[in-house]
Amino acid sequence: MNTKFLDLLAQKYESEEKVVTEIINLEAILNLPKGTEHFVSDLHGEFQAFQHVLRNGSGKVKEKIRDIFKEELTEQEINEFATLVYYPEDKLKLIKEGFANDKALNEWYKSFIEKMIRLIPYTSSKYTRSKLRKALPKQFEFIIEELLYKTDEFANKKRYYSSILEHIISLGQADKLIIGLAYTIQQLVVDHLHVVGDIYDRGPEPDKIMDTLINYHSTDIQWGNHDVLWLGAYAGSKVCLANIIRICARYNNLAIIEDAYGINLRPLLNLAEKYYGDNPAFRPKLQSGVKLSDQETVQITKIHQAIAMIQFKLESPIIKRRSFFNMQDRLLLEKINYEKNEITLHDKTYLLENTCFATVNPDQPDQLLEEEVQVMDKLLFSVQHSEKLTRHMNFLMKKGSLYLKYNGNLLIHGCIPLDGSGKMEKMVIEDKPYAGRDLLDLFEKHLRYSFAHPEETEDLSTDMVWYLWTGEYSSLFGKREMTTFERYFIRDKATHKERKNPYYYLRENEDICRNILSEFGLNPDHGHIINGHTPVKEIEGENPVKANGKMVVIDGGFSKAYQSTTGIAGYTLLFNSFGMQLVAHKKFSSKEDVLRDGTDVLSVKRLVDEELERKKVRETNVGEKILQDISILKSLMEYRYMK
Ligand SMILES: O=P(O)(O)OC[C@H]1O[C@](O)(COP(=O)(O)O)[C@@H](O)[C@@H]1O
Ligand SMILES: [Mn+2]
Repeated sequence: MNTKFLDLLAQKYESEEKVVTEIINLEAILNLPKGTEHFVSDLHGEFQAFQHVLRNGSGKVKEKIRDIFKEELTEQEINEFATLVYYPEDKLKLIKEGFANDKALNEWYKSFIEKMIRLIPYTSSKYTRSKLRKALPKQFEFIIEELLYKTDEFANKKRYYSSILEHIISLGQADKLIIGLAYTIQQLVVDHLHVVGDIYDRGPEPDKIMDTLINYHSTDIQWGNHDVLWLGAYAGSKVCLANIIRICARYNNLAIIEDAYGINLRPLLNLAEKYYGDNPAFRPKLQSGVKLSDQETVQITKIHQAIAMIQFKLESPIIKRRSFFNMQDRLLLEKINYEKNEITLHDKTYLLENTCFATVNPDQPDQLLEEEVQVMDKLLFSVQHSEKLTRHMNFLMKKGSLYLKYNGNLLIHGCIPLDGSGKMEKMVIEDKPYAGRDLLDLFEKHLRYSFAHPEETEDLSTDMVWYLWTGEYSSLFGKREMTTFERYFIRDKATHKERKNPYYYLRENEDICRNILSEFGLNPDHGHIINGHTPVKEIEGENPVKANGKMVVIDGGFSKAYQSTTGIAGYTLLFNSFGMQLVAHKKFSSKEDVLRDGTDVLSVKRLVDEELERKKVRETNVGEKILQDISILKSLMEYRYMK
């Protein structure tokens, strides 16, 4: 090994004892059971439902409480305890209201803090002391450690411990301590979170999800098609930008653009007011219980049309300059007969309804009006200069990737494009064919390039980001074409259908899944593919576990807009040292309901896979890295101290 490198390392481990201690410490970690991985996907802006799943660890928090306290507490008390761990600030307020005097409250504090302290060793039994210390609330670290490691065999310290607790209470610190311990427990129960794509679009609060992920102790993201659309917009793709605004208008979420990210929509609104009126095809979809005034509805309807028409115009030059995208069929504005208000698609002519072509010049339908050009320039400027969006997009890039190999599994939002016979589909990009892993790696390279060069708006990489949103060989879209135009303007539902890539039926087949795992260099005997993207229709009896357990689809739809077709509110997956468990979540009503009733909205667990032997850190990604570290430290030991 390079001696310069070892000399440098020796500055950190400057004595023999330090090297030895670190090697022993790392060896010990390798033999601990692996931590719990938590998989979620398709959050679609549903922050409330997401944070609930995160706080309850898909049921793990309550399970741990039950394990320890089932003999002492009733089910009702266990529920209360769990709710306190999920939402400590709110629940404490409610509990305190129920006490008649301070004495009773102080008794409760004492006994409850003791219970929390009892729970911690159990939830941290898989971790080293140092990892536990990192999870403790900083201001109480010393005190909690004293309480955790108390050994009062000789009863000498009994008074000491109870005096610590009494002081915490009398000094008015009990609430803070309980809140700190609650977050410690949440953190200990789940070691690592995977978000298998689609944080953005359809729901109201993707920005809050991003803030939560940024503050989360350990996470990675596999980009979904909607996330890539936002990344594309930020990276300079105007067509991606038009799309995100169109989707926000369609789902009545323009507040995300304006209020959350501070992007000024006034220029777009002015344009919309000038050219568009009310139009039933463009009215916003509202979540149940939401009401808008007529004036608001019309205003959003106008913006929706303005931005949709800009989007359709912007698609056309990209399709023309990238003939290998093979999207000539999507040059729809050119296929319209503007006099008759008709369009001919695949030799069939359809009447167009609810049209809004006031800004379209039939001789040059993809030409933007000067006003439209200016609106898009201003919007792009605002997007790229939003401080909050910059923070969120940088995080999405830093923690994200198109696919991830993690502890033997392949995590991917959409699909691996396949042909009907199960072979990896080839896409020819600039005269070179790519398929499978190579294709995905190339997509990711373009996305990263585009993101690094936000000033380039029409280069290949930026166009490729849009392709990832909508192209037939995109691993994120997974359909042959996106029929947005048809859904707005053509009544015949047959034209709305988006044909799925054969992957979506072939993934039921074990050999296909094994083949994909091998393509990505994973062991097909042990690995699984974890997918999001397509809602699993539990209502129709669809099983999220496919291909003899090799494939797990965890999109059950956090997205409220899809819950009536799925019948549930999402799947999540847990993977701990004993194996994998799938959790189905029932519809999440509100945090207030949970606080009041203490009941959780998750249900059945299905065992996906059971480890014959408890899986250790040694067999994980982290373990691999630790083994490398140990080998380097051993080299240092030989080079420096064993001569
Ligand atoms: O009905 P909406 O919300 O406009 O969205 C429909 C579009 O969203 C997509 O389903 C993609 O979004 P998902 O990743 O959430 O499935 C497209 O296939 C489709 O054209
Ligand atoms: Mn998706």
